Amino acid sequence: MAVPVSRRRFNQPVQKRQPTLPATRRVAIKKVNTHDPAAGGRDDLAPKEGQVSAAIPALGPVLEHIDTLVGDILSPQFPERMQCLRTRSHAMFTCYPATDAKLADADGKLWLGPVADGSSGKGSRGYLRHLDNVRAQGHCGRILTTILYLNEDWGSALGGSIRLFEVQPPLDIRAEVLPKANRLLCFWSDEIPHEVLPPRRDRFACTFWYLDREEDPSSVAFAKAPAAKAQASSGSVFLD
Ligand SMILES: O=C(O)CCC(=O)C(=O)O
Ligand SMILES: [Fe+2]
Repeated sequence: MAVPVSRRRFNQPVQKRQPTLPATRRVAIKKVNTHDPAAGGRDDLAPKEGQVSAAIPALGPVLEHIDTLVGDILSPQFPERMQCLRTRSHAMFTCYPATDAKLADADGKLWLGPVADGSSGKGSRGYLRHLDNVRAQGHCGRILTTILYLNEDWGSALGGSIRLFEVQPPLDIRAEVLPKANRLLCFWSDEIPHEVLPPRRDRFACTFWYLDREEDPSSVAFAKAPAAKAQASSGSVFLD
């Protein structure tokens, strides 16, 4: 589901905060193309889940808005699936660097398919189709993927869409969503195959996951979780 977020609520904080990130952090983030297969297995470059937002308290109000959206709007619509939510990962920032012009075809159009030839070239080739939680390989706790895009003035000519596929084979394309600033995208982590198409300009996003596992250093309690609310309203947590 793509959830449009009011520009009025999110524009200002995001625009104001980006320049206040410490310079070293910004450089590091720009280099982090967290899951780009082109990084040649350099998984050590990826921030661990939650590593980044823990260092950026200014993100707090944005995350609170999104918690409200998930807890108050989505949870009542999907009570069974959301019942198990306990925590939210800290945010993970990603930058997919602008794709090298070599990936343009003869007409100069950006080549938007998955990279099959392993050719070298600077920039990101996107992120090939995957699930964020492959239960068959061990449930990692991710239930709902939530991505906030941070790219002002982004149009289709810049590529970089996230492509969402149908759940069942033959995995037809279901939607392509451009990473426009203040757009919030939510989908089931274990259900929706998706891929990131190569961007023509550096592409920034802030990703976090709602989890069914308990709090640990990579996550915070999700106060608006349906289960947490039920407990609080029953008052049982206060009675011994
Ligand atoms: O940035 C995006 O649109 C999606 C990134 C992604 O699929 C991931 O980090 O797992
Ligand atoms: Fe993903």
